[in-house]
Order: sequence, then structure tokens, then C-alpha cells
Amino acid sequence: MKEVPSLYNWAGGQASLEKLTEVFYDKVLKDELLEPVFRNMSPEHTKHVAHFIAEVFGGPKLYTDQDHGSHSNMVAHHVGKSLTEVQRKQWIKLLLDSADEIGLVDDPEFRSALVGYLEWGSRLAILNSQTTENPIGESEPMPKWGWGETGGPYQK
Ligand code: HEM
Repeated sequence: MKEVPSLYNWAGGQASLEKLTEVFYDKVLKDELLEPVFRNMSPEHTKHVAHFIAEVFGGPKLYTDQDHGSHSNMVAHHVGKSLTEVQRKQWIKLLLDSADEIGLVDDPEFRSALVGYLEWGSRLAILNSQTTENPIGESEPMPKWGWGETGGPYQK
């Protein structure tokens, strides 16, 4: 049985995920639907989101240790923002366009895991944005994401 690589390593590590979020937020800030939502984001936003996804995908704990973040802290950024399904769909579209643009690994298994995570995370972001109280306690662990039912191309 071959060793199972993390999604983080399969995606090309930190540099690859940081490139993904850089290209993505460039698009976001030029997008009619999303620019109003993100126009006041912090200069660190792009990097923090890359660090968050990297950690969820089995990479180093930069969001937790370097950015002083946590799952609760990430959710707090969405609470009360009243984000919409239309904005969510556009968010997903621009992120997947960015993945193609930077040449992120595109085997069916990795992309299935990526889309699964983005659907899950973005739907939670919309739900949490309708509330005024953070449902995630500060001591809750970071989410983890893996290959899911498809297994992985590493098995071939
Ligand atoms: C998997 C899905 C998602 C992840 C992993 C994620 C991650 C994050 C993280 C880590 C932050 C904090 C950034 C920082 O520390 O500066 C953040 C903030 C934010 N996110 Fe998300 N997010 C997701 C989905 C979404 C979606 C779908 C939307 C809207 C359509 C959204 C809107 C925002 C906004 C408005 C902020 C605050 C920006 C500001 O500081 O002004 N997020 N997100």
C-alpha cells in the first residue's frame, strides 16, 4: 500500500496555494458581484486564506501558529456579513477559474476533493454569515480535508 499524500503536498504545497489565492483575489477585486464584499479586506487576507486552506489540507499550521488564527477566528470573519448564494456561486467560479489559470493539478480525484471542500466551506460561510453569534468555540479544532470516496491518483 503506497503512502497517502496530503492534499497539501499533492497541490504543490504553500507556494502553489498562495499563488491560487493571489490570482483569485485579483479577480475578486475586479468582479462586480464580489468587489463590494471584499473591498475592505486586510492586506494579509490573501495569505491568511492560503494558510487556512493549506492547514486544512494537511500542511503546516501557519494559520494557527503564525496568523494566530483558529477555526473560530476564521468563522468570525463571516459572521453577520449576510452573504448570498449568488455571491457564493461566483466565489466558487472565480476560485476554480484561478485554479485552471495557475495550472493547479487537475486530476479528477484531486479536483473532486478540492470542489468538495470549497462547496462545504463556502456553504458554511454563507450560513454563518446569516448569524450574529459565532457557532464555533475558540477551542474547536481546525477542520481537516482528505481525498474522500474517490481515493487518490496516488493509488495508480
Ligand atoms: C472554503 C471557503 C472559505 C474559506 C476557507 C474562507 C476563509 C476565510 C478566512 C481565513 C478569512 C479571514 C482572513 C483574514 O484573516 O484576514 C475570511 C474572511 C472573509 N471571507 Fe471567507 N472563506 C471562505 C468562503 C467565503 C465566501 C464564499 C465568501 C463570500 C462570498 C467569503 C467572504 C469573506 C469575507 C467578506 C471575509 C472578511 C474580509 C475582510 O476582512 O473584510 N468567504 N475567509
